[in-house]
Amino acid sequence: MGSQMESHCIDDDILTVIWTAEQVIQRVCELASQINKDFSSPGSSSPVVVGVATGAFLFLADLVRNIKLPVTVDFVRVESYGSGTVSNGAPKISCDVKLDVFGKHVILVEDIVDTGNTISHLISYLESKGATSVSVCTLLDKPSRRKVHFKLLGDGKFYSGFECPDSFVVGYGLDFNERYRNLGYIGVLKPEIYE
Ligand SMILES: O=P(O)(O)OC[C@H]1O[C@H](OP(=O)(O)OP(=O)(O)O)[C@H](O)[C@@H]1O
Ligand code: HPA
Repeated sequence: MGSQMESHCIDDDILTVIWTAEQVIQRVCELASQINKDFSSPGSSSPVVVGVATGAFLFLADLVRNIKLPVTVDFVRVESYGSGTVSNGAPKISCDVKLDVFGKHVILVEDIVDTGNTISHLISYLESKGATSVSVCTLLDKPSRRKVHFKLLGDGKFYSGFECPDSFVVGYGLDFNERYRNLGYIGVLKPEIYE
C-alpha cells in the first residue's frame, strides 16, 4: 500500500460504543419477529419492504433475513444531510422505488429517524403512489430532535429498535461524511473527527 493512503483503523475514531454488534443483531431479530407476527394474518398480502438508502443497507439485510414471510424488497434513496451532521430540512428523492407499491402494504426501513423530515416526506410520497398502508421500521429513533411529527398511512405501525441519545452516531449503516457505515456496532465519534 502506498504511503499516502489513509490506513488507520476506523475503530480508533470512536469515542464510545453505544450498542455493540451483538446488541444490534439481537434487537433486529426481535423486530423481525414482531413483523412476522403482525403481517402473518391469513389472506393479507405480504408487505413490500423498502430500505432507505444508503443508511439502511445493513439493517435491511439483517432484518429481511429474519422475516419469514414472502416479502418483496426494494430501495429508495433520499438525501438531506449532504456531508454534514445537520439536516437541510428539504429531503430529495434521488432514486425512486422500482416496484409498484399501488395497493400494497409498505414497510419503510430506516437506520434512524431524527428530525422526521425524511420519513415524513417518504410517507407522503408512498401515499401519492397509492400504497394501502405505510409502516416504519427504524433501528434508531431520536425523538429529542424531532421537528416533523409524521403520521403513518392506513393501519401502518411504528417499529423502533433503540431510542438514540441526542448525539450524532455512526456505524451499522450510519455515516459521517460517507464513512463508518461498515462498523458492526453503533457509537459516537471523537469530537476531533467532525470539528
Ligand atoms: O429524520 P431525518 O432528520 O430526516 O434524518 C434521518 C435520515 O438521515 C440519514 O440519511 P442521509 O440523508 O444522511 O443519507 P444516507 O442514508 O445516505 O446517510 C438517515 O439515513 C435517514 O434517512
Ligand atoms: O445521528 C446520526 N448519524 C448519522 N446520520 C444521521 N442522520 C440523522 N441523524 C444521524
